[in-house]
Amino acid sequence: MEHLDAIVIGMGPGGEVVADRLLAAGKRVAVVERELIGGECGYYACIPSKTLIRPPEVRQDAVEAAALDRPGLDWPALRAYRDRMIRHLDDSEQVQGYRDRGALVLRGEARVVGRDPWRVAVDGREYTADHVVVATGSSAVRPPIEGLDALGPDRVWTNREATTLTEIPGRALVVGGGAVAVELGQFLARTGSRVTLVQRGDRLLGREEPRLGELVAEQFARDGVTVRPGAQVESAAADGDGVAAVLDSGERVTADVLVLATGRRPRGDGLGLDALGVEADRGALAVDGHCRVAPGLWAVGDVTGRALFTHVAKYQGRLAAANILGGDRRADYTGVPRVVFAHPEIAGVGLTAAQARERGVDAVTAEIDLPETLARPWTHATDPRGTLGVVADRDAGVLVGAWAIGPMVSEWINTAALAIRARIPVGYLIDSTPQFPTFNEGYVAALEQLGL
Ligand SMILES: Cc1cc2nc3c(=O)[nH]c(=O)nc-3n(C[C@H](O)[C@H](O)[C@H](O)COP(=O)(O)OP(=O)(O)OC[C@H]3O[C@@H](n4cnc5c(N)ncnc54)[C@H](O)[C@@H]3O)c2cc1C
Ligand SMILES: NC(=O)c1ccc[n+]([C@@H]2O[C@H](COP(=O)([O-])OP(=O)(O)OC[C@H]3O[C@@H](n4cnc5c(N)ncnc54)[C@H](O)[C@@H]3O)[C@@H](O)[C@H]2O)c1
Repeated sequence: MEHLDAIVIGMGPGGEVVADRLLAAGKRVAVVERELIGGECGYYACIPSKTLIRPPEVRQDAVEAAALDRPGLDWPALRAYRDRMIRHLDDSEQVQGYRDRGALVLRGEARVVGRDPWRVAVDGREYTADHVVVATGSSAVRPPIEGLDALGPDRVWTNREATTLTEIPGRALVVGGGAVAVELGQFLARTGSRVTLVQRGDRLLGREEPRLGELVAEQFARDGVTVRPGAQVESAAADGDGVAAVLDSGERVTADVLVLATGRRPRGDGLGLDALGVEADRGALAVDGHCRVAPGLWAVGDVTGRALFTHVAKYQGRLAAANILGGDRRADYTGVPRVVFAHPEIAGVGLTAAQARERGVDAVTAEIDLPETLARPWTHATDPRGTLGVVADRDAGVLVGAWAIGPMVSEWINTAALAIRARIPVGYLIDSTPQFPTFNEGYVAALEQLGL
């Protein structure tokens, strides 16, 4: 039986970072992947969705900038570029790349079949290792909608069918109100689909500051998306080539496709770990601050159930690799930005005001309208919109949360992320000199309003 320094199970962004670092340190590493090296992110999530969103975004920017006409959208050309970005669902170059760097590349479903030492079975063969890293990601949740399972993937899409779509559906019923629903719902609406979004909670992006949900709903109204908050789909059935859904209110909605955007379930069960004394909690493997599950067993990425983002998977990957190599790095999630790549972009970081108060923080908040306060929105667009909110700890004099909707927020939210993580005093932030004219100038204006 072959013995390795480490076996990495699942080669999405989290697994890749661990494997890359251990290989660079000269370790003997096996990587196991049952589908495609690059994971959900590379083929069915972040990369295709951001690639698809970009042309409608540029088109809208052109419409909103002075003196430009509305550019046309060539769907077959966009589809072809998306296919190139997802490597035509072919990872042979990635497989070869890992082999060239000395990795043992195992294609297939891994199961953990023993411990002391850890033993992993793939395709009928077993391997032992000093360290096993579980990086198996998450799957789309299928809510209990009557009749759903009788409908095939041509009528019911998860993120997989949605991000690899070949035609824009005439009508789409999007179920959910999180990042996936907002990004995909707006993309479909802006490429010509008539979109109805059914959301269980009372507002979009329910984990963010409530005000942000209101502003997103206003944007969706401008995009012509029909939003049904506080509603659920009870049943779905075939209707011609499409689907007819009945909501709990009794309303009937027909569409060409029903798009599930109802959350993700970590893939920590089904690996055989429960038989070895390691239980998953609703699919999630609990990790300590070092990303360790048990001695010699590590987990990174969505499977940990902690902030399901690629940047978190990569961060945990860097930590786990450092710790396997003898380091002592502990995770700190206080400044993790949460970006929704809608147009305009949406972001939150740190705590909402309510979360801060629940933790006993004397929270003080401010909100600024970006066009009322700054020059940059007006050099960017003729009828600009955008809002920045900040949440500070009055006693400590530091920022504990921030949220924004506006152009390029995905970039400038990092100013707040760093300030929150490093507990940079608000007075120091106010004394900084963000360049003119930028959206970053908004922080000085918002923080001054706190009156700390
Ligand atoms: C539509 C959509 C858009 C998104 N956009 C963004 C974004 O813009 N930015 C962002 O930060 N996050 C985004 N996310 C979230 C992001 O995709 C995940 O957080 C990220 O993919 C997690 O990486 P991971 O390495 O944990 O797992 P994954 O990317 O899920 O990879 C896990 C891999 O493990 C493999 N695997 C599973 N079980 C086994 C097994 N038993 N044996 C062998 N292999 C196995 C799988 O085949 C897969 O390749 C998006 C998600 C969705 C659904
Ligand atoms: N830009 C990004 O970084 C990005 C983009 C997409 C996804 N992601 C990540 O992927 C993960 C999954 O995203 P998501 O949007 O699928 O999940 P989510 O958990 O963020 O949101 C799920 C939404 O679906 C709603 N919902 C659940 N069941 C429902 C039902 N039966 N009927 C109606 N509504 C229902 C919930 O109320 C919630 O609004 C998230 O953790 C997210 O952070 C990140």
